[in-house]
Amino acid sequence: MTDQTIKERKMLLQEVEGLLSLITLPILVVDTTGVVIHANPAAEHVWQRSQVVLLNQTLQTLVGTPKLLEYVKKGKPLRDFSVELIDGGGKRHAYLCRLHPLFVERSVAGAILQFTIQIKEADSEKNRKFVTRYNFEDIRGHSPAILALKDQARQIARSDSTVLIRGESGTGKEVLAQSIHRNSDRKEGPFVAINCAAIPEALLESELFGYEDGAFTGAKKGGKPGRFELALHGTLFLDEIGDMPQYLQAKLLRVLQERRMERVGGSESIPVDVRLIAATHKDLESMIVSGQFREDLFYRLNVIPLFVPPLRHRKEDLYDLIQFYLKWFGDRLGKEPKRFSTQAMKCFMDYHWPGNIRELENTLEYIVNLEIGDLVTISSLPSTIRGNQTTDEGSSLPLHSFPPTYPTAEKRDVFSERILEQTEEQLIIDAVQRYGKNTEGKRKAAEYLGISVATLYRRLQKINRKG
Ligand SMILES: Nc1ncnc2c1ncn2[C@@H]1O[C@H](COP(=O)(O)OP(=O)(O)OP(=O)(O)O)[C@@H](O)[C@H]1O
Repeated sequence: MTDQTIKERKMLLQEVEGLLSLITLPILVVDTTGVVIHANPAAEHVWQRSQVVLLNQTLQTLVGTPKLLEYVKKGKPLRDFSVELIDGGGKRHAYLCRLHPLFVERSVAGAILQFTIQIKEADSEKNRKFVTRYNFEDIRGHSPAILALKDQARQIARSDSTVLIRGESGTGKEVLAQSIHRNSDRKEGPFVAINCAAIPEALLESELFGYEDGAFTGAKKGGKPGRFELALHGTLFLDEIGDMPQYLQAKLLRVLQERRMERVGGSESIPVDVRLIAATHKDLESMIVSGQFREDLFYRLNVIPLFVPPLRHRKEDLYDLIQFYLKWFGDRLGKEPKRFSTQAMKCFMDYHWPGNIRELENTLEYIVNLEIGDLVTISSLPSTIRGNQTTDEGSSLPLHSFPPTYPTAEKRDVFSERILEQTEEQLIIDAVQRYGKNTEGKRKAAEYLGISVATLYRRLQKINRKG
């Protein structure tokens, strides 16, 4: 390739990346086997997986509609084809898919898939079933802190008092809130969640309290109930309460005092029959001092305070959590069971986990996707977690490592099966160099890699054939 061609190619790749990131609908680009080679930020959101995790996944794991892959293989264009997307938690969502086939020299090379949510799901606010996914059994860990928290939460679950859950992001505050609801007398009622930080300030009021017909320009005919009304006889989970604007803090306080509310633009007083659980990772006490959070609202919310400790303060739970997520992702991705090398485990123990369980979950999903063999070694950990450790068990040989961070556009273009294959080869070559080429050396290398001796011989033969 000439310098000019390389330059043009880089430019083209950047254009494609840029275009994909501007599109707010989820888009995947797949090859003919259904392996994802590009995913845009909107896809990250829908599948609840980072782009680096989405790459190399197959359509079969992301879309529960096998026919779609057949159409990809055939290069058949589609419009409004009904599919089911499977999100990070295994939940299915009805979407419509548009397929644009890609051809290279008249052969099918893959497809661009664009997904739009089906109207019935998008407009399901009125009849959506607000169900929960979690119960106390899903809160894993046996550390004294987590056992005490579960005990405390079980005890207060049946009362109707307001709960304020504090804890860093990703520690499991929503999991705890759902578990409390599931064990309350309101368990047959809905569990309605709203994230105060995720909804634009201008919409938050009408989302919470609903609005009447003609309340503002663009308001839906007939009005719309808010989350307080949708949560009738159930639980309302106000996530990121620390991000609620001041004027709404005042309105919420009034609603909690009077147990009644009005829709925006309405005058009818509606009784509020919900149990409120609020959560935040913010330091509300400091926000009160600086005048950003109302002290009177704080006391109304803080009737039952619960605190979810960060993962770094309960590292004894890591083992349980790792086992659980390795099995969970292994089963879902059809991968063999994996175990950690001592050094890889040590890295996990030493790491401070700022993103808590969410970060741990994403890291393990990444590892299960990419790890070769059944042994997770340091070389397969993202660099942030690997820290200063470079190799396992005191080895000084440089082992190939996976891209630790989101690969650049250029890298992503080739971040495919081929890269995995090359990585595997590199690992095998390094291990054999390290332990020796004799029979005993190969046995040790196989053990180190977590594969059988027979597999090692087969792979070595293949590498030798390639020359
Ligand atoms: N104890 C636990 N055992 C197993 N998984 C957990 C546990 N706690 C949390 N999780 C998982 O961690 C992820 C984050 O949990 P959750 O959304 O409840 O955190 P959060 O504290 O509400 O986060 P945020 O403050 O960012 O909203 C979820 O995918 C959940 O399944």
